[in-house]
Amino acid sequence: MLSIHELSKRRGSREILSGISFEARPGRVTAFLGPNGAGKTSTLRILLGLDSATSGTALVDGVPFGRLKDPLTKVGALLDGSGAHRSRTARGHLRWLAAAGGLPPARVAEVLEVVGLTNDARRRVRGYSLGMGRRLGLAAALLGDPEILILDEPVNGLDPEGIRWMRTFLRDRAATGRTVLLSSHFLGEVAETVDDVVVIHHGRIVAQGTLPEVVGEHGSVENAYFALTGAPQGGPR
Ligand SMILES: Nc1ncnc2c1ncn2[C@@H]1O[C@H](COP(=O)(O)OP(=O)(O)OP(=O)(O)O)[C@@H](O)[C@H]1O
Repeated sequence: MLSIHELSKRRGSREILSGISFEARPGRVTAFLGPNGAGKTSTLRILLGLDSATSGTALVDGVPFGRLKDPLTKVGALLDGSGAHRSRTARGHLRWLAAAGGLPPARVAEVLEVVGLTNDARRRVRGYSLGMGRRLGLAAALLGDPEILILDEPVNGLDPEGIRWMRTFLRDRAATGRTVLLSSHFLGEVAETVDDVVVIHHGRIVAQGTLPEVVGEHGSVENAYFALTGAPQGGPR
């Protein structure tokens, strides 16, 4: 379970997160939606202990990420890019991560298989496409077979087959009782994949609930999103 409570973050004179609260629960896929600059990545970074909050709490099963006893088996995260040095092979990168995290080397072949990179595992990451890099980042997040996945824009760069694969993969994770929190700009995709929705706008939560609750009378996630964020349809803000 991920619990964010009254989280605020100030950068200089700007408050980029203002008292946000929400939860991502086991057995459910939760989408974190909002326009560019709304505060999604900032929130996820605080959850993962990569940044600090000005006030409030962001807890993983009741404790801050930094105090987790076994973080790799508790939380897997995918933020920007693959996380691998360009001169490394995917296999080399994952082996290094597994060794650093005290995980069995056999996990490397398993996660490469899960994300569909087995045949490209010995290639250097510099030759990877954007989508292959995302798959490698996901493989790294899965090394510890974590209870919780935190994914920033997981379908970014994936082709249609990859998007469909990701949808099934995330649904399967939730079906086994795991927690999935993802940020996304792909509203149609969200409608097909998630159980719960949290919408953030200018650093404030403007809606949260189950997918049907948030869609409400708007008819679609897309309509609800535009109504809640005031973003003009058909162009950037
Ligand atoms: N390192 C930083 N220094 C200063 N301001 C930052 C920094 N990182 C983010 N911000 C600001 O914080 C706000 C929230 O940014 P954040 O990246 O969390 O938004 P986001 O919702 O993830 O956006 P996107 O959809 O574009 O990824 C923005 O106004 C951004 O300019």
